[in-house]
Amino acid sequence: MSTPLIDLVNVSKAFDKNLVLDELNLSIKENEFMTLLGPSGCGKTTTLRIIGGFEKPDTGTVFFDGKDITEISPNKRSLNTVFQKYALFSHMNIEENIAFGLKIKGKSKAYIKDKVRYALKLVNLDGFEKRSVASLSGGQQQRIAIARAIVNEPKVLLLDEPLGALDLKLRQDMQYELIRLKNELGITFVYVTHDQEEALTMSDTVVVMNQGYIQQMGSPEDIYNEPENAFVADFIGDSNIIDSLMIEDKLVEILGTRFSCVDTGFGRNRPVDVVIRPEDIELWEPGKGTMEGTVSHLIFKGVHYEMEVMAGGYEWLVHSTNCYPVGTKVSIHVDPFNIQIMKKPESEDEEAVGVDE
Ligand SMILES: Nc1ncnc2c1ncn2[C@@H]1O[C@H](COP(=O)(O)OP(=O)(O)OP(=O)(O)O)[C@@H](O)[C@H]1O
Repeated sequence: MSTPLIDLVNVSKAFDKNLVLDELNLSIKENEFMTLLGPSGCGKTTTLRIIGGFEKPDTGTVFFDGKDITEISPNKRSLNTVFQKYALFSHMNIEENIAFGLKIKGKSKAYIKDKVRYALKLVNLDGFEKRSVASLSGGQQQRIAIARAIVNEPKVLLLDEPLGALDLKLRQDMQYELIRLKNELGITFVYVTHDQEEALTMSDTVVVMNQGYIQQMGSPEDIYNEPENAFVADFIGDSNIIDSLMIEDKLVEILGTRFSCVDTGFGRNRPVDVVIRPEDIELWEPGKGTMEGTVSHLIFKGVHYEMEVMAGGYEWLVHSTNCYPVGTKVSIHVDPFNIQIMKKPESEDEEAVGVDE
């Protein structure tokens, strides 16, 4: 196996006795688009700041290209960071903003001019050299912040919620731009967000964090289709997460012979979480599915309808392109292959119970 470009080994960090990262291990490959995803306060930014050198771990080691850089200052690391707040210098024009780092490094005027033009082209703002910061929109300012970072030709770009301040449409446009940019530059991106859709759209690898621990790490498809625990299932997309004991008899019916643990009393001896995505629930005519129910809520979401169906003592979240008005009698059907069964966590390193062949 090749050496990872960045390697965090047993990294712990506490602020005022509040343990934020607990023996975190994380390897980032060269040219990878890795996203740290998790709820507010889970330790994403702290991890990024430790990689960038803005924060020192209490214990543990940070390796870059196999070398220990734990004690190396941020400006001596081959990394650049883009923050949510663009932090552009308002008294400088765009060219001066982008050139700032290169001037400090003592690069020649011709070199700087060339690099600034190249960086502006990459972020689709050719010819913006003489514009003032105040004349740019939020999205344009963020692109300048990115240009200012990439002009230094870092091996790694660290991005801390860079699109967080933009409106939805602009954010989506910028997501595609960032993917294009990363592919053109051929460098490593480490991206922090609490927006699961953003993480799934952009990343090669998503790291789902909670309370300083990595809950799951994998491709967007793995994280979405094979969540390892109820936290991940709940955080990534909408889910029905049901305690097996609530629907024990129905569970056997739905799963049939596929999940023999239930038949052998696994559900009774050791409760499990049953996770079903709302788009995997089909609504059939009454009497034809597994559980009879009634539509209790209906919202139009643009591409689909979101419904809640009261059935078997549980309110099921269902997505469908068909509209079933409130009060409609329906029968729920779920393909057993779309059901995830997970042990309830006993400790941090609990695993999913595999029901896949
Ligand atoms: N410099 C600091 N001093 C004290 N506490 C801090 C400091 N930096 C972070 N923390 C605390 O550490 C915890 C993790 O913060 P961190 O910023 O890493 O989380 P996050 O996952 O990035 O959250 P958010 O999405 O809200 O930025 C939080 O409880 C935060 O208050």
